[in-house]
Amino acid sequence: MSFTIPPSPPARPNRCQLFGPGSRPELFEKMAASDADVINLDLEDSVAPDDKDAARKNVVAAINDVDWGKKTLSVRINGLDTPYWYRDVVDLLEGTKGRLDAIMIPKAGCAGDIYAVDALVSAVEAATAKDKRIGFEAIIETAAGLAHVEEIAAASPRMESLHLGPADYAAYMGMATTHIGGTQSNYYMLSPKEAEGERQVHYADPWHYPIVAIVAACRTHGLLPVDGPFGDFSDPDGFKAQALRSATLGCVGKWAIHPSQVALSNEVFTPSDAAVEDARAIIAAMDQAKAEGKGAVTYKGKLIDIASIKQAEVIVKQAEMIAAR
Ligand SMILES: CC(=O)SCCNC(=O)CCNC(=O)[C@H](O)C(C)(C)COP(=O)(O)OP(=O)(O)OC[C@H]1O[C@@H](n2cnc3c(N)ncnc32)[C@H](O)[C@@H]1OP(=O)(O)O
Ligand SMILES: O=CC(=O)O
Ligand SMILES: [Mg+2]
Repeated sequence: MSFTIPPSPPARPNRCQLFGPGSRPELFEKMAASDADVINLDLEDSVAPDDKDAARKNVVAAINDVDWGKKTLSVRINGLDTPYWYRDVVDLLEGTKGRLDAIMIPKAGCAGDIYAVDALVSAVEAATAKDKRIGFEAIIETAAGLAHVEEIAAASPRMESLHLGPADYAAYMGMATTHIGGTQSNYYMLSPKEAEGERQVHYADPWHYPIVAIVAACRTHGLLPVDGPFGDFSDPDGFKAQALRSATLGCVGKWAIHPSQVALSNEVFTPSDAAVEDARAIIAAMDQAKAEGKGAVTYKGKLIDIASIKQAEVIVKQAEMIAAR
């Protein structure tokens, strides 16, 4: 272990974040009634430019009037390269009465972007004598965002989570696709030419690198790593496969852009009873090993050692936190 102990991320469930456009207020009650842990009311890319003012008013009213239960409530503001974002921040903070938990900052490109929003939020909080500190979520979805992911993670004590935005990421990286997340049909390898039989196609994961970079930055700075949207909501199997890959790499949750994706995300990011039971058994086996003065033992035919305790604790802690919410 380094002499620097990494901070813990916020201890709240973040298995699914359900998005809805601020310009569709008829969805808000349905979002509040969903099983998503986090709600993101959107003022950015799902809202047309002519609807920005109306969407902002809808969102402020909904934050005050809808019963959001125990959900984490967040609003995605417009990007810092637009004329909308400062009014988003000011109206959200001046117009709401304490229910808003977080602001999501899209297209974060460097620590300075987070600093700019922090300065404005801090000024409005001070001027309005707010006693609740708004948290920040930031989306990594540009080339600059990926290049500066660690400084973004460390940019403010308000930072709570980082998210992959595969749609904008693909655009900013110049990727040859118009799909939002998931398997890409042209991103594959073939089995070796010299192998026997017909050559097999193996689809690789084009989101692997940014997800790993986001997870590493988050785990270093005590934030929650979250996988972003999967656009084809008619493909539950594709959604689940993407979510399983992200969970395997360390993400704690994923966005839903349609209500049909909420249960899928909750299922993938909630440790199964079997996984928790196995994790507890590993911890017990290691306790016994320790009592016998051993650092490594065999469990179900496989090596486990002191690192296995830490792996197992990730699963047990996640399950306990979800059960306690
Ligand atoms: C790349 C990014 O930035 S992603 C993040 C920003 N994007 C978004 O926020 C988009 C969120 N999603 C949506 O706007 C919509 O789900 C769409 C446009 C994809 C599809 O909308 P619809 O055509 O209305 O979906 P559909 O007809 O399948 O809806 C089925 C039911 O779910 C409801 N519903 C649809 N979307 C949502 C939602 N996001 N939250 C809650 N309920 C919803 C509908 O109102 C409908 O309810 P009903 O059965 O009571 O009538
Ligand atoms: O904002 C999300 C994205 O995929 O872009
Ligand atoms: Mg985006």
